Amino acid sequence: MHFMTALADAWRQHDSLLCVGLDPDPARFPAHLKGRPDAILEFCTGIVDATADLACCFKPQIAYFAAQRAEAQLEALIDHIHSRHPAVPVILDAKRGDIGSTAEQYAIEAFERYRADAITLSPYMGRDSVEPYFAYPDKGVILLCRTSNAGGSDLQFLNVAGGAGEERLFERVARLVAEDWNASGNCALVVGATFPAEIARVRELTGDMPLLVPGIGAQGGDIEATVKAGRSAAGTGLMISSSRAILYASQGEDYAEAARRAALATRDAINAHRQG
Ligand SMILES: O=c1ccn([C@@H]2O[C@H](COP(=O)(O)O)[C@@H](O)[C@H]2O)c(=O)[nH]1
Repeated sequence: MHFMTALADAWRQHDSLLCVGLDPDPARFPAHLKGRPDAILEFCTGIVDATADLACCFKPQIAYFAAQRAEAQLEALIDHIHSRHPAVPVILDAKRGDIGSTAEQYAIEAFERYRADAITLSPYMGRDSVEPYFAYPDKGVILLCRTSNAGGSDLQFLNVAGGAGEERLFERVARLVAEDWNASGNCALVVGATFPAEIARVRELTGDMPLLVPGIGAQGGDIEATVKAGRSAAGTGLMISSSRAILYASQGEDYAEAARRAALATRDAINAHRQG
């Protein structure tokens, strides 16, 4: 199934714009999991099973698995999501970006090895660096636009218009993706919840294109401002991502139940502002 269709189905079926981020940090695991060779898989499947019906997508961040030599556990986790929770698409947060020949290998890694439904990419090496991912017509391609970190402004806020005009780099990225790269309708953009004014600007430039929005929860982004700035005309259009605030809601044996409570509260806080 096409990523955009799966996402639209999950928005509707689960009445949710919440993306549950999977950033497993063994130092924060409950004591009963510490030291187990399969701790990352066990921890993450616990979170996934407790939150799947509340989520529109899952977003494993590859660095947390690779740093622990746990790529096999990432493969097993994504297999688990596809077999137990087939209605919830998986975004591999990898932020890749390289020349075409190398990008072909990254695309194989994401879509054939890990079987992700979508991947995050940096747009800064240009169209030919993204094309190998478009060879997988059902997969989602999610490009960094206005990231949630303060340092994102160093480059993303540069005026790239030339002359007397004004166009900031993140606006150029949004326009380029919406008007050119998205010919097959499989693109989305990353815009941080920490910058609601920029979410609104990106929404203005991109019509109903889905936006992946990290930065609520641990990074302090405001849910109401985020939803009001980014919702589409239909009250969807967003994958609002939270990782640490859900994963580590409790560090005890009840971590999965606590994650469910946090996910439910977040989903409902988002839903309170979807229409209006
Ligand atoms: O601009 C960006 C792009 C990606 N991220 C990723 O999202 C999560 C955020 O985790 P929290 O614990 O909810 O803060 C993490 O995987 C980042 O790599 C981002 O934060 N900002």
